[in-house]
Amino acid sequence: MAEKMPAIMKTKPAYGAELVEVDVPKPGPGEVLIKVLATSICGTDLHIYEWNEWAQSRIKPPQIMGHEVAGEVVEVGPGVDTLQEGDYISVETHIVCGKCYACKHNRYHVCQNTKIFGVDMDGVFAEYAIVPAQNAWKNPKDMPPEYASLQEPLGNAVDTVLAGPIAGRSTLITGAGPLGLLGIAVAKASGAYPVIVSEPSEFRRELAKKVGADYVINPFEEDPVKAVMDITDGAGVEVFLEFSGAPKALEQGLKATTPGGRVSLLGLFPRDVTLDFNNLMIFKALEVHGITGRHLWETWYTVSSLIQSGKLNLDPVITHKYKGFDKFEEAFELMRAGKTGKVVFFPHKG
Ligand SMILES: NC(=O)C1=CN([C@@H]2O[C@H](COP(=O)(O)OP(=O)(O)OC[C@H]3O[C@@H](n4cnc5c(N)ncnc54)[C@H](O)[C@@H]3O)[C@@H](O)[C@H]2O)C=CC1
Ligand SMILES: CC(=O)[C@H](N)C(=O)O
Ligand SMILES: [Zn+2]
Ligand SMILES: [Zn+2]
Repeated sequence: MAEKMPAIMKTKPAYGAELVEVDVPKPGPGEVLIKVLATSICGTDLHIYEWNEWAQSRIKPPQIMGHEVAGEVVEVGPGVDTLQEGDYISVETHIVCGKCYACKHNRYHVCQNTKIFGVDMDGVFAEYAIVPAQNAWKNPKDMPPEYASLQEPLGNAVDTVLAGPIAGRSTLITGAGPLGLLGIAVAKASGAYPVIVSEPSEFRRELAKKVGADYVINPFEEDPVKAVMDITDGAGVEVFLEFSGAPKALEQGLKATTPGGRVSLLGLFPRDVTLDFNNLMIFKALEVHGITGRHLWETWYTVSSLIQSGKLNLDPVITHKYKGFDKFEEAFELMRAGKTGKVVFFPHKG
């Protein structure tokens, strides 16, 4: 194995990142070294690349970026007995404490001391990476690495879509970014019908249709609430899944939800949101779920089974694949322009 490797690093507290040569790391106690087979860009990586306010408050350069990954264990650190060389793994990004009130109530996804892999420490945009053994998820050998790398964001989509009954239910999804597209795939694989998608980007509406959306709406050209009422004969949808983080989408989605329906909120809003809670939520007796992270570890079992079922239409979601990291700036700029679904790097060119 080489002594040095290329890595995409946030080298400075400023816009962008650099492709640098760094030492291949050694695993410490409780860690393993993986050969990275595939790694995908998350919206959070884009925030770090753009160096927005959240990133400035959280990231300590210099740091290797990336946290969505599939890789092969090539070296096991001291004290690790759950993994061995050759294991094919992906990584849960939330490193939880196991000691806080939330963890003691099996609510690991909201651990109050969560550290995030690839956010609070070096990540996986490299040929090799160090992974905490406690956060490794073992993959079936025949799972394509690009699918295996998507399991972490698929976990967000699964927890959003499957927070309540979905089979046969009319469903509205607002936002067809990478996560919303994964949400469409999970909803269709789980029997939702019709799946109605509201998304202003024509490129992403087309992707939404390819993934399986039954109807797509441009909320900047037509009233999505009226469109949903027309489709549902005036009833509204049983399930509203918010994947955009746009305050207007939230309000429209609540208006389009049938009284007594279910709402799952994953999108993160840029600022506080003012809402007519009485009429849009309380008098409609809506069931509302805040979604974050993934339930550990049941969501990983659900995601892996859904992928292995062959019912998840993931190929249209993966719009860009790159061998090596040479064109990483192109990848980030395309993603920034909203001209991608999921972007996957295969670090090893051989
Ligand atoms: N709660 C959690 O644990 C997590 C939440 N997130 C959040 O989930 C959301 C989705 O993530 P990505 O797909 O990566 O984000 P993204 O920003 O790529 O996609 C959001 C989509 O919403 C669309 N949109 C904007 N205004 C809209 C409107 N009025 N109506 C309908 N669609 C509208 C945009 O065109 C875009 O395609 C983001 O807000 C992200 O911050 C991401 C990861 C974890
Ligand atoms: C911070 C992240 O982007 C991560 N995907 C998560 O689920 O928390
Ligand atoms: Zn992420
Ligand atoms: Zn905890």
